[in-house]
Amino acid sequence: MATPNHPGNHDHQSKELPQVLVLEPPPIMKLHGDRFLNDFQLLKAWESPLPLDQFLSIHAQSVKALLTPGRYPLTRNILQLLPSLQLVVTTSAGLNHIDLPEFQRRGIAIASAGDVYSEDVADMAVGFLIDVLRKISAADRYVRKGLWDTKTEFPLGSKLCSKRVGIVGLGSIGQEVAKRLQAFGCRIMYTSRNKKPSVSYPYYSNVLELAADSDVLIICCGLTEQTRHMINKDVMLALGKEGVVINIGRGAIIDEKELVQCLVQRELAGAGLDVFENEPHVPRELLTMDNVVLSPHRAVRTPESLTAMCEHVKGNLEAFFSNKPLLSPVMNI
Ligand SMILES: O=CC(=O)O
Repeated sequence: MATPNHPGNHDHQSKELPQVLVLEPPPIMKLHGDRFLNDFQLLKAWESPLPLDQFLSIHAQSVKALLTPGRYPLTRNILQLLPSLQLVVTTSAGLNHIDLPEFQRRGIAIASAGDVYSEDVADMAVGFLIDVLRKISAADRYVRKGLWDTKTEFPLGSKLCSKRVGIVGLGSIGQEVAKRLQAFGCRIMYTSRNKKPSVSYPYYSNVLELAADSDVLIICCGLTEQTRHMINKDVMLALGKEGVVINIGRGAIIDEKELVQCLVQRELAGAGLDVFENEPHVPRELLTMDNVVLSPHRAVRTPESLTAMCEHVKGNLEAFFSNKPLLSPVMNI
């Protein structure tokens, strides 16, 4: 039987389904295709031979919902072409690709990844930290290069238990990181927009003071105008020469030039980085540092998290089109 969105559909059948505009396929579609959205009529901008503005103008009056991956910039210009838009479902936890003030002005709702990725991202943050401290990636390179059998001694790593870990942003991801590292015997403290009444970890309103009292900073917050370059040279110097920075948030939360400088000048002991200021560009200096662990913005992605995200996206769209509360509305835009 022909299914909606597949060749062989009858037009009248597709038109009865709620329309969802997709400007660029999110990673979940790359893994799972789009059959999980069979109850919707997907308007796939990237498959159209028309320029984007022409494609959008055809659907401008009817499109109420848009599905988008994290990296696609949803600017005021795009929104102007979509006067009927009421909902954006983004498959990302981060929202820095969205012009939030314009969404607020227009009253467009946003459904985000919510906490679907939080456990996987937290696992990755802990993985980075253990790797940097115990030099796992560096040890792997040492063995593969055949250096074990030589006079080049592999350096000692450093203990995780009892490290003072400063978490920057105690949202869903930050709380998963805290839970894991507490089990490893670390001392957790945090900074966040507001003190969280539900946790007993020491709260710092000031990131500089948090850094001064921490051995490790783990960046778990979103990128906003307030957090851009929040981790600057002063913060890194406060963290100190034995300090480690882990970033699973967004690259631009750290001043990357200053990070590189601190690492080159040994003002920091190491870093674990999943995200960069200008992806996929990675500063050349980092590529040769054994005390730095790198990954290509993959912390959120596991087959399990992407499968869960399919259900989550579907759930948010179904809720919207049946006038029910969204599963993961973004509040306080
Ligand atoms: O980085 C990935 C995301 O924000 O989901």
